[in-house]
Amino acid sequence: MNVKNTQFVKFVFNYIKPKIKLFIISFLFLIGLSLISLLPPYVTKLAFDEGIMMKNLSILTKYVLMLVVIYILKSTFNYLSSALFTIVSQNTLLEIKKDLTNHIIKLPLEFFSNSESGYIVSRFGEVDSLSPLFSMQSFKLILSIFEFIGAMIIMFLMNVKLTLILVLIIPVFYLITKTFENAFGKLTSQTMEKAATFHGKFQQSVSGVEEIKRMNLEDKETEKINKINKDYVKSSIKYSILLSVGSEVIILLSSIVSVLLLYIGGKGVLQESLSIGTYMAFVGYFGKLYAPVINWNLSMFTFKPAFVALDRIKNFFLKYPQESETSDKIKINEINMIEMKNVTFSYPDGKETVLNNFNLKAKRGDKLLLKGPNGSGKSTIIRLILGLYDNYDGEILINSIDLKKLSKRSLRSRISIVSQKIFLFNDTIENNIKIAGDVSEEKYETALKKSGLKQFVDNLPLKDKTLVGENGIKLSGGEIQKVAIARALIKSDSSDLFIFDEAAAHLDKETKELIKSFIDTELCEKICIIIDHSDYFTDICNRTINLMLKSNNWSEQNV
Ligand SMILES: Nc1ncnc2c1ncn2[C@@H]1O[C@H](COP(=O)(O)OP(=O)(O)OP(=O)(O)O)[C@@H](O)[C@H]1O
Repeated sequence: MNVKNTQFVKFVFNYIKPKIKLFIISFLFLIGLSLISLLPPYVTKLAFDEGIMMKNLSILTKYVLMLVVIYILKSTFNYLSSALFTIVSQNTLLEIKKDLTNHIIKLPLEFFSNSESGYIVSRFGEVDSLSPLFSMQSFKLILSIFEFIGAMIIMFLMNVKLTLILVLIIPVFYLITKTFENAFGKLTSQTMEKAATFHGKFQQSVSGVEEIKRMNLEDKETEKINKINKDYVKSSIKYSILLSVGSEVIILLSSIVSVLLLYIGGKGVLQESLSIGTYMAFVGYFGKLYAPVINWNLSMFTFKPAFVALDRIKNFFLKYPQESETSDKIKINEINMIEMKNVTFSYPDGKETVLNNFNLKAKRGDKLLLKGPNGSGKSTIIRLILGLYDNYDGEILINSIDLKKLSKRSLRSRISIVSQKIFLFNDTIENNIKIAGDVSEEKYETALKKSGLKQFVDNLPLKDKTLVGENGIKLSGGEIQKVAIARALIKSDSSDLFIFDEAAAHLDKETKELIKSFIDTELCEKICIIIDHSDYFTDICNRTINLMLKSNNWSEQNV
């Protein structure tokens, strides 16, 4: 077994391990099934040779009854192992899906910046292609080797010459079908990747359909999608053609061998070197002899996509490691001070340095206003404080502890942020506000009032049970911003650092005033970082940091 196969087995075994008892029971039923399956051809031979040919009705009846019992047992074992395997396999897939969801959600932001959401969803969907691997069929395949050996022994015992002829043809089968396997594997992987790319593009266009319409880009966008789809379809066609050619070649080969058996066996019966019963038994065992070879090769058509998917899923776990949240990370219960010392940063795929030797220090009670033209790095500073990127030079300290040594989750749990890029789930206004978990009604009502949402919500027929649509499409820009502010306010008691990233951009004068007095009065003990292009918040901030477009330029003013 090569390294890759060992990894495969390890990966699969880890998931089967918790259900090992059930798995062993299903496997035992399957072994029973395999042993029982070896009996019918031989009992049929006896029924023919000792019953029919000897004109002995009582012996014929005995073997017929034996066959009935064997078939009843066979069906029972088949049902039991299939039911148990379904339970094991479906639960295994569920566990893989759980781990994958957990893994994807915890991937660094960098991964999401570089991958389309449809692509990620499509990669997730590949888990369903794994089902053949955990199905009864795959284990039947393993057991078919034993059936193969058992059938060969019985056949040799019955007729050496005929068995030898049939066995010698097996390598021809193997070689021909093996030829298809490599081409099929490559094509499967290609087709899956193309499907994921297509879904990524399609989902992106659906999400941006409003912009596409506004810019009159429907035709261009359709053309782009169709081009990617055409590529995907081309690959699917090649895949289907190879699939049907491969299956047909295998079916044709086995038909030719069965005709050969008819000829050689029939000749033996005519020359009286073979009994009809033995010939009948050979017809029965022929399947057992060739089925493993045929099935092992045919299985590539069902298992290859599953193996490719397994490989892709395994690689997905390895290629995109999660943000490390190991037990050695320091957990914090509060944020008293944040400090950035000579921080130089550029995005992993960006050429430009966004921040160069940047410094910032804020302690409890500080209100910092971050100003600067578009693209000067204001939001980047926030992302770095949140620990979303680790690849910076210099130091970021939280309570004088290196941010890289901190548990990001404990850090983020102390931060409330109203971002300029707000994401609303297609859910009610209430659930979008209470996204972090259940809160008291009193706190929720206060958040509604202080964010300026109360009046708007009260005027809606369904009040706060109104659905906001995908990414808040049914709300105005200002209303979305108010939902985000309410979200942050709900977390206010458990947060020490408040970040308002152009939070007031879409707000009317009245609501802006509400937020400003809230920051000034109720957040006076907290650290606040406010990003704003206007001078609106200047009077409640004790410091202003001006960033310039050329990253090495920035200045700080104390009020
Ligand atoms: N994920 C990313 N990958 C690569 N480059 C990025 C990424 N996000 C931002 N940038 C680049 O980093 C620079 C700073 O971006 P940032 O969002 O911090 O600016 P900003 O000052 O907040 O701008 P704005 O006022 O427009 O919000 C920009 O040149 C931007 O193109």
